[in-house]
Amino acid sequence: MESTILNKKEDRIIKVDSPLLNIDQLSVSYGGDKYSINKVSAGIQKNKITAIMGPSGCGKSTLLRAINRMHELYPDTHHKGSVTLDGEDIYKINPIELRRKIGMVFQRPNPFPTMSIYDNVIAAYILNGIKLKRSEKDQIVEKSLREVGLWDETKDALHKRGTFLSGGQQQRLCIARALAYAPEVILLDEPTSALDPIATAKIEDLLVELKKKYTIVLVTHNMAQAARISDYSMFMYIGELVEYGKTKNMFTTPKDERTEAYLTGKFG
Ligand SMILES: Nc1ncnc2c1ncn2[C@@H]1O[C@H](COP(=O)(O)OP(=O)(O)OP(=O)(O)O)[C@@H](O)[C@H]1O
Repeated sequence: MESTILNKKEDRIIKVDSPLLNIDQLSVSYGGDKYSINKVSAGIQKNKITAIMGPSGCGKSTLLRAINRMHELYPDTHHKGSVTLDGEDIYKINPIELRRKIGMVFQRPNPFPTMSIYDNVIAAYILNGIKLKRSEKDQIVEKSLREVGLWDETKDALHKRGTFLSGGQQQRLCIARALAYAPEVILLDEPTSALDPIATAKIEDLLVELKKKYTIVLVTHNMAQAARISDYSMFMYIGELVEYGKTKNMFTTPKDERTEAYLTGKFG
């Protein structure tokens, strides 16, 4: 698509005072000299929902993964630029420790199929060999399931497998699994794209509730969802962060023709 830049980059990318996460000139490659995201700079506000939007393949998931170094799980990746959390360079933090501070929820609800609901919630502790007393485990399981509104539905079935739950309940279980590790940030990669509208609405309400305690970054293909629940939105196009601002402003007065074309459905 032909694009005309309406405003200088500085005018299209909001400056955030004291961001919790600061992404500076971040480029990520899965191998060689082709970069899937290019020189992305953005500050992410604490206790807000920030949505990342853009057409397929524009680098949304890559940007999300680079925030907790999940992209490093693919061979041959490298990056340029930096990301800080509370001023600390995330690339100097042990990745296991980092993922404790920055949890992730994926597109398809993926409870561990052989584990009970109870063990799924504390899976990060089990998998990382962190020993907890029974009472501590009970407390974490109840607190996390209550936070995602799943306690009443599951308290009498904690030792059943997580996969016996509905799709929406499974996704809430996966969010509980992320919360159990007491993160500061939760990254979600299209968490409702496999869910029906009722389950989607429950997750959206939950995210709005959770932002009081956590900072949320959400990749979504669903513009209506970004408009409904996010405070800030990013629009990416072919690896570039084209526009970043308050969601309300971006949806009413986009500053770049490419953002406007995307938001009005001219391409997707
Ligand atoms: N594991 C990988 N190895 C090599 N290239 C990859 C890998 N993952 C993503 N890419 C490439 O990086 C670019 C960005 O992909 P990414 O998945 O981040 O985009 P996206 O906006 O999240 O797409 P979608 O909306 O389709 O999920 C694409 O060109 C993609 O082919």
